[in-house]
Amino acid sequence: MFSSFNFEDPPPSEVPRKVQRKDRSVRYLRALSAKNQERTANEHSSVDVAVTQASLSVPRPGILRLPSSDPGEEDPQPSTSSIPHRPSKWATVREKSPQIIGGHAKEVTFQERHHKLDLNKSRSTSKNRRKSAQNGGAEDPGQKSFSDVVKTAMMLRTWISAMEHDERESEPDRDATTTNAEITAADDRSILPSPPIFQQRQTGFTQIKDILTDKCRKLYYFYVTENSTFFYYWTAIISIGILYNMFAMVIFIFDDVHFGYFNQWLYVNLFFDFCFLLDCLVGSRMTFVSEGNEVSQTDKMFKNYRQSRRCKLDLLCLAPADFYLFIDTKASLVRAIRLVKAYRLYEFIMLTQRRTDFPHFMKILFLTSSCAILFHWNACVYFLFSLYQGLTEDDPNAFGFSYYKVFDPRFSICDALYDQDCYYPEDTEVLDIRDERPHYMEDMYKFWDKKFNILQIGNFSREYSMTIYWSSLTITKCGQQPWPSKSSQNSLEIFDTLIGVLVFATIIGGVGSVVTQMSQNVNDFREMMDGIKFYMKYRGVQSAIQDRVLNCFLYLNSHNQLYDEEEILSLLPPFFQARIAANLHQDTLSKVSLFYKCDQRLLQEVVMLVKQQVYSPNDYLCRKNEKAKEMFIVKKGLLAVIDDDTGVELDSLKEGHTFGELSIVQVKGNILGDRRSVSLRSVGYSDVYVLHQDDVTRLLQEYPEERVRLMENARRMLHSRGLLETNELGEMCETDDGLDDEAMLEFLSVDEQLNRLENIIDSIDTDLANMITSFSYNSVAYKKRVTALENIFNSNKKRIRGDLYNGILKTDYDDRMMF
Ligand SMILES: Nc1ncnc2c1ncn2[C@@H]1O[C@@H]2COP(=O)(O)O[C@H]2[C@H]1O
Repeated sequence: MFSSFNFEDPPPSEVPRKVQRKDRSVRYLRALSAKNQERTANEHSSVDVAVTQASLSVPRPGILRLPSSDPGEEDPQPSTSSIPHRPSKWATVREKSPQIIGGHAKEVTFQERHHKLDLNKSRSTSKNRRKSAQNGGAEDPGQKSFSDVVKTAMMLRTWISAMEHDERESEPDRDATTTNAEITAADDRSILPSPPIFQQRQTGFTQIKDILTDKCRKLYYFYVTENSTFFYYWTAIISIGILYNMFAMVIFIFDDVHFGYFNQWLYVNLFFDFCFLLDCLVGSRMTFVSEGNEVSQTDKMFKNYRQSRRCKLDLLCLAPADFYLFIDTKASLVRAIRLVKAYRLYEFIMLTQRRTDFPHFMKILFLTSSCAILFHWNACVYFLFSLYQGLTEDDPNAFGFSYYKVFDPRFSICDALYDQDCYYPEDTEVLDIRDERPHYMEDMYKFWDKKFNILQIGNFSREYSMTIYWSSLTITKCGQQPWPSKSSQNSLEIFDTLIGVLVFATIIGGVGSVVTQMSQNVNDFREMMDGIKFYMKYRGVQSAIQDRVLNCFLYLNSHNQLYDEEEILSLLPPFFQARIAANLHQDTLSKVSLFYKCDQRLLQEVVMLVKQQVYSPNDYLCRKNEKAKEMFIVKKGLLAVIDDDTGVELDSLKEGHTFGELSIVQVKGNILGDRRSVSLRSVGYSDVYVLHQDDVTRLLQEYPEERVRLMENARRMLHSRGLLETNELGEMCETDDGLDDEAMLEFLSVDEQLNRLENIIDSIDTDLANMITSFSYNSVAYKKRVTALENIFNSNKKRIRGDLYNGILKTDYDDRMMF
């Protein structure tokens, strides 16, 4: 009989929360298994079932307990789960297949490699059972055939699959802090089945259904963060929609455009309106920060959006103003309502500036775009005004638009290079445009007659080119326009001038500041260079050295290395400084043998101590026998290892190489002492990261255990290179970290030093106490002895005196006076 199911838990750290939630069915099974075990224990059912351990394919890795063929065999891992569960399909299954409940358990893993073994085992178990039956053993009433158990197992497998599938579909409450990526990863892990033992054949329909369900679930819980790439590109699409509206809604005042493209305009409008509608959805799924946490819960995001100003603007933007176009098709300006979404354009500009590597270029692009839109709107306003005033056909001096002012372009057909007739004898004197222009034009016509082709352009081109020309000249206050002669014309001119002054001043100011910023670096560099040049000249530095200094300076500037990296990094919170430093150096440093098996926390702090240095061609990083105080990591460039004694180049060090690592710790017994073994020279310009011994020493005070490990590593490295003093047997000498007491103190932190002092004082205290105790003990003992002697003396005083007088007792001096 099946007694229990037990799915082994994966280690907690590896179990995603979602998976745990999803495993309700499994937990339920565990609970059941616990119950069943209890029941089994009570009933002591000895019903045995032919074991088949094959073919239970559960859609997650785990261990399933199947009935043991051996009733006496103990369950190695009794189920202990007591998680509450809902009575569900399992109960039904249990009722339907009572023969499999109860009995002793046997553990099998659901791995294919066990499959064969288990089958063999089951076969042998069946044989045994048959044998025992032949031997007269009464067959258990609950015993079923092999095929029965397989069928039951199949049924269970299908049931478990269904349960998991249901759970996935119903998607329990989601954690607010779970991100999209996490969901996907967790889902993938939880959905991925363990290698199936029974090949489950899914129909195409089921597969499509599964995929669709998964997609729908992801869509339902979809959310965006302000800094995500998706949000950026989506904002770009919305911004295009806004720009399109800004441009198109005014251009439809031109008849040619209106009659030619009205329907297309409506379709494009519909498309962008749909985008704006979707943007409301995106807005309602935007995460926000509350009490320092990023909230990504669907209902909270929606509530936040509903209460925001963004929502109001979005809804206002969607006002169906376009319906008015059914009444008046010329009222294209009704779409001005869509401009309330201009805040999204601003967001796009901000996001772009945050992301771009060319901030100055982007600034200028945005400014010129604003100029273009301003000119465009102004041109349309001017044309509307002209329409309102009435278009003139032949008045060149009219304030408003006149077709007379714009000719179709004419192209000469004669060869201007060789044909003398192709030159119109231009009058170099300044013409009085009002009086002489008609004659001048007449002359020109005569001269060019039959010498040109006319390019016929449409009305719209003539209208737009003339109006945009007027607009740009007026806004930039260049003038050269027919002057206004009516109050309305004056008003337009004044209005335009005001706009021009304000907006154009802003734009020009913006461009100015961009240009200033762009040239600031150059100016700073020039200033520095001049200062250095002046100093070297003033102090009379050799010209060769001057050249080297200036070349190095130019190199640093061209490689953007004149910035003080520490100063830039100091603007960041320490956490990010550490992350950046770790990103730059941790990989390299973790490969250094000296840091072998070192605590990662120490390494994380060590990377923060790394500093950058640049060396010019032929500069020495270190010379042989000089005191070694730092280790190096080559970031860029090539270094030559030179033996100064012979002048031979021994080796070269390239990008990523580390050297001199033993200089950052002082090892007792180092044959070289703290001296460099070779010289290192920079071949060209080299960027090198440096780690100073003092910094590391200070840091190691906080990590006494790591210090010991570092010392051990260093000793081993020195030993392998034959640079460590050894005993007669060639073994490393035992050492107390390679340091005498005084040197040792240097490595200790203040706390450690205090502890050390405390210990010393304690031991002195103990010694003193011992001495006092022994002194008191001895003094009592001596007192007793003296008293005993006195007593002896007193009792024998007469005899002693007699002996003294008789000369029997002799002393060195005369003690007779004592008596
Ligand atoms: N032949 C060599 N090839 C490459 N590197 C070397 C060679 N000899 C020494 N070094 C490294 O160059 C470093 C120079 O300073 P150190 O003697 O402190 O430690 C030395 C080694 O790390």
